[in-house]
Amino acid sequence: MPTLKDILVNIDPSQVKGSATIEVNGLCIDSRKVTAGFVFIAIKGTLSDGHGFIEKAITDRAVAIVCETMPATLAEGVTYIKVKDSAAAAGLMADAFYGFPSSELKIVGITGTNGKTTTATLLYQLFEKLGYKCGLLSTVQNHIHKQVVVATHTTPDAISIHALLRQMVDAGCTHAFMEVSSHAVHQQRIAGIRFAGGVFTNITHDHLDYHKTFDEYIRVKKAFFDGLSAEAFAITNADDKRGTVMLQNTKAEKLSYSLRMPASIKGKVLENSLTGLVMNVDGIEAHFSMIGIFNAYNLLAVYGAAKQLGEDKMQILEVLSALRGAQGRFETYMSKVDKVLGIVDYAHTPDALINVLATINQLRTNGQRLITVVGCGGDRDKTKRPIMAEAACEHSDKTILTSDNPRSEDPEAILDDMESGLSTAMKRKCLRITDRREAIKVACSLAMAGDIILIAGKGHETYHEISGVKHHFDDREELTQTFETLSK
Ligand SMILES: CC(=O)N[C@H]1[C@@H](OP(=O)(O)OP(=O)(O)OC[C@H]2O[C@@H](n3ccc(=O)[nH]c3=O)[C@H](O)[C@@H]2O)O[C@H](CO)[C@@H](O)[C@@H]1O[C@H](C)C(=O)N[C@@H](C)C(=O)N[C@H](CCC(=O)O)C(=O)O
Ligand SMILES: Nc1ncnc2c1ncn2[C@@H]1O[C@H](COP(=O)(O)OP(=O)(O)OP(=O)(O)O)[C@@H](O)[C@H]1O
Ligand SMILES: N[C@H](CCC[C@H](N)C(=O)O)C(=O)O
Ligand SMILES: [Mg+2]
Repeated sequence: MPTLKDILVNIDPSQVKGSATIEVNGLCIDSRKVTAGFVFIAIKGTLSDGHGFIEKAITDRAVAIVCETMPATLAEGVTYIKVKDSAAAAGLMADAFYGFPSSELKIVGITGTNGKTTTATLLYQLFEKLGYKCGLLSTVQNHIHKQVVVATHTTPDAISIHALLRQMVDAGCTHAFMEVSSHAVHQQRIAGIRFAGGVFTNITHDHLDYHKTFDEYIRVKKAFFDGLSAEAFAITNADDKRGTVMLQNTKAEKLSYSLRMPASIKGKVLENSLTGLVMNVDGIEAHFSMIGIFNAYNLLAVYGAAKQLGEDKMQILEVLSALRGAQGRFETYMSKVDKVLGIVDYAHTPDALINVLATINQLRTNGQRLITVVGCGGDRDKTKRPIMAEAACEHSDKTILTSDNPRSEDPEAILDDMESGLSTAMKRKCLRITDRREAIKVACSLAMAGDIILIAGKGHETYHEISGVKHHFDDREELTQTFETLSK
């Protein structure tokens, strides 16, 4: 086991009280998980302050405490380390505790409002198919090569990240692809990770409940690129208004991708249909199974990162061509008899929803009607509710407003917020069905032969959280079961 001194190697404490030569069994930012021989790192959070749990951690036999403020009374036999920023210290100490795993991996971080999971998953699938053992940290699931590890966050906490990276190295992985959420950047969950590269997808309206203003949200996303080293690469979306700003202060090698502007990786969409894309990428024409213009962007980002990691152009495109991306992102199902096309998509932001609706509208034929089922999450950014309802109504023939993880909120209040975005005319082509299962059933029964149903917001999720309780619920199961029942 490492000693405290070993894991403080990259930390510059302002004060140390007690022995630094004690052995350490583990690190912890949550007092509820402390066991004998652990170091407890007290972090000021959004709900509470970890400094208030120091005594509890010591009762549970923590041997050392890392804190920003020294407690008034110090316990006998416990080492106290005062640092300026304990959240950053958690990452740097975890890096050392787990033997600096990120220096043995090529890690690419993907940030942006939409497309992180898709881009990270495509990179993971691509590099696995190219013969590498890879890791993946994503909203849907984490992977240590083939082994699936349940994901609780888009980007896990700093200690879990370094522990997972260590498992990847031990499993023989050479690459890791990870989503970097804005929460993670702000809370320093990515401290201590040596990134080989960073990718920016786009930035639009989301998470303003947390970041308060759009400028602050931009600043936080940009901080990820500001932190990359001169050895890393940074790839941005030149077609996004904030694409250039993101890389403004990075030391990393700057690259860009675009469908419209001059860029280091240039793409041109030649065909765009419900069966996929034909695109000229970097001078080579290729077919892709991924659907929609937003996926053309994700594919360019993946291509750019893979090329930058040293892979052959033709090989990248050959493999990428057949990949389907992440679960619950534009997943399509066809009903047997009436050939109704059901699409399950994780669009849960205004931009994502507008993109998915635009994609379907571009690709559907005249006779095909579009029925959209959509809700908005509880305990999340309220300002997106009326915008999403309006977008759904504007771009669909029929919209069913429903619930999507009301969490601790009243589902009816969320639906009222959504409805407040609708004009009287819009309300006429809109139904409000609080029960999501019922809403999907009604959408299926309203659909006529050849119509399209979009079920937005939950994608891969396998639960529905109501009053803080998670019930099993899967849009894909609901859709396919209703299709089955209706075909009998
Ligand atoms: C708002 C938010 O991001 N919260 C995250 C944050 O918790 P917090 O700051 O609220 O923590 P806190 O409850 O105030 O406690 C402060 C400290 O005291 C500790 N504590 C607390 C209680 C106790 O009894 N003992 C104890 O030691 C806590 O472990 C923490 O270290 O730090 C925790 C540890 O890393 C996270 O688990 C937690 O995620 C919560 C559960 C969450 O829902 N986060 C979401 C919003 C999130 O992170 N989403 C992003 C993006 C999603 C996307 O893709 O769009 C993600 O990366 O998943
Ligand atoms: N590049 C893109 N631009 C805009 N919308 C996209 C893009 N890629 C995917 N989407 C849409 O956004 C939804 C979410 O995509 P994805 O899960 O890849 O993003 P994410 O950034 O990981 O989201 P989250 O922050 O919730 O984890 C998809 O279901 C799709 O509707
Ligand atoms: N990572 C996002 C997912 C939202 C998905 C949607 N189904 C919801 O519950 O709002 C969040 O936790 O804010
Ligand atoms: Mg994600």
